[in-house]
Amino acid sequence: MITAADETLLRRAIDIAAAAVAGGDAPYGSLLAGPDGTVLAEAHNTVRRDNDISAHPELKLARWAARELDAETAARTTLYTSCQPCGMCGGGIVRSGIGRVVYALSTEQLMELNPQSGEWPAVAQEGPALLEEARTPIEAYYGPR
Ligand SMILES: Nc1nc2[nH]cnc2c(=O)[nH]1
Repeated sequence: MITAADETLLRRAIDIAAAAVAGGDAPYGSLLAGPDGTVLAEAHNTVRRDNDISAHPELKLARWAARELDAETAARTTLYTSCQPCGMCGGGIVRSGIGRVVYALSTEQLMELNPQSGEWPAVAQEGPALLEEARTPIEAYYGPR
């Protein structure tokens, strides 16, 4: 559920995205807030400026949270972001321990505006032989189930 306080912080994330565009960067903005709504950190997309495909604001904030917050604190934070995080950022968010994500535009809605956003050229292998081979190093590290 989205509260009025969530909407205020989501508007701030959208303002960050608008400021990014005004500054010549891509139109994505995010912020990380504590449980009382205090803004802990803000970021925008600097992919082009930094020539770095990982310079999405959501991933920057996930890295910040993992570095600066203990796990209990991270779990009580909310990431507000102008667009739904992509797969790359989603993984980083899970690993950071951030507890909640609130976004404005969904990936589906974003793709209507920019069809290049969110397409993954991935194909899964289907045979059982490779499955066993792929499990071997994972089990060697984590132990068998
Ligand atoms: N959510 C989100 N989607 C994107 N698609 C391309 N760049 C971005 C970004 O920085 N954030």
